[in-house]
Amino acid sequence: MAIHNPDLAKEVLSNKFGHFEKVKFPPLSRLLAAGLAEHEGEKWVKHRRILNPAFHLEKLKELSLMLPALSTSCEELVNRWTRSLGSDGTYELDVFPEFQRLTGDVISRTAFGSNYLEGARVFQLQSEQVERIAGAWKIGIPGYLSLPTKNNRKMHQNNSEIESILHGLIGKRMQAMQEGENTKEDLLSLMLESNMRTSDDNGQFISGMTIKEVTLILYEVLWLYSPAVAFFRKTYKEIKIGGITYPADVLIELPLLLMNHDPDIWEGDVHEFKPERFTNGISQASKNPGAFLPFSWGPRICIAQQFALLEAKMAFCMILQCLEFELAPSYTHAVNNTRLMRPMHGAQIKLRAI
Ligand code: HEM
Repeated sequence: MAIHNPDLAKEVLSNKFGHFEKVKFPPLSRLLAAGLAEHEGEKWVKHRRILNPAFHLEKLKELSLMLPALSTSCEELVNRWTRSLGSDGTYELDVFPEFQRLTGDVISRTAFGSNYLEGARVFQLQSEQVERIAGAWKIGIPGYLSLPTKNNRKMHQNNSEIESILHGLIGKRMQAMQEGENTKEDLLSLMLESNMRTSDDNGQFISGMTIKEVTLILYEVLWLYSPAVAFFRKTYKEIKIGGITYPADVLIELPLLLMNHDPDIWEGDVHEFKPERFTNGISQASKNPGAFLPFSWGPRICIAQQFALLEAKMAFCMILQCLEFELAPSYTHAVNNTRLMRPMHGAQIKLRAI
């Protein structure tokens, strides 16, 4: 059953009384180290409480390592691109894998601090897992992921390596904390500490663009090409939504992408890239003030939304300080929206030094 009214979608997403649960794909959970996003009930409450302090915006800004770590990763990217510029001052590249790499790099530095290289290996393996799973998923045969194919065996091997690196990292850090070392400079330490307890930038210019304009562009991208294409929930108990009573075990789809392109919900042209639609704030861009849901809504809203926006703003600003870009002639505009939105044929751009 698809529900595409934003108010009803938010009613589903904000229900705290156990009427809905996330839809589970057990073979996938076995291959992608299960985390907060998969947990339910008491286990979810406990884990969310442990993780929350690490993702507070104030904490993110406060951490002595966080902003320098973000900036180091972005600087490395800009330097690598700048070094690649040819004699004509231009360089053509696919930025999709570049940004995937940047994201893994930033999380490894901010989450694992001095154990950055081990963290980076985890994210490298996780991205490989996602690619392999997406490939196996396309085959669409029930139980296929459990067959001992070469790809499936490699996925199990990767998952074991990920779990073993993470257990090793946590063990080492716990020991350092117990020995009184000051380790409070990364997300992992904050989470472990939290676990122990519980057991305007407008007007600043970057290359002719204000940070406010950068923010409008990020909102527009999150809206027009929302990374989460849809949210899925299953009714756990009978529940009435929008005057209709649903029994238990009904699969509910909240088609975010469809909602974002509905002219009855949004102001202006719903298919064009027009960041200025957000000039007067998120609530003014839509006819329904609460329709902007790229990070979901309610108790299971993305825990890292501030972290992700901070990272994207910093990367965008640092790139724009040194380089300008345009779409490369080889770019073909097509999206692949199997579960997560991504460019189907890459995102080729042509860079130029400024
Ligand atoms: C632009 C970047 C991002 C977008 C658009 C995004 C979007 C989302 C959405 C839509 C959900 C809810 C899914 C659902 O309810 O079915 C979610 C959950 C989650 N996200 Fe993100 N996310 C982003 C970046 C990140 C990053 C960088 C991290 C980790 C560092 C992260 C960690 C999580 C976690 C742990 C959850 C599960 C929360 C829970 O169930 O309590 N996200 N994200």
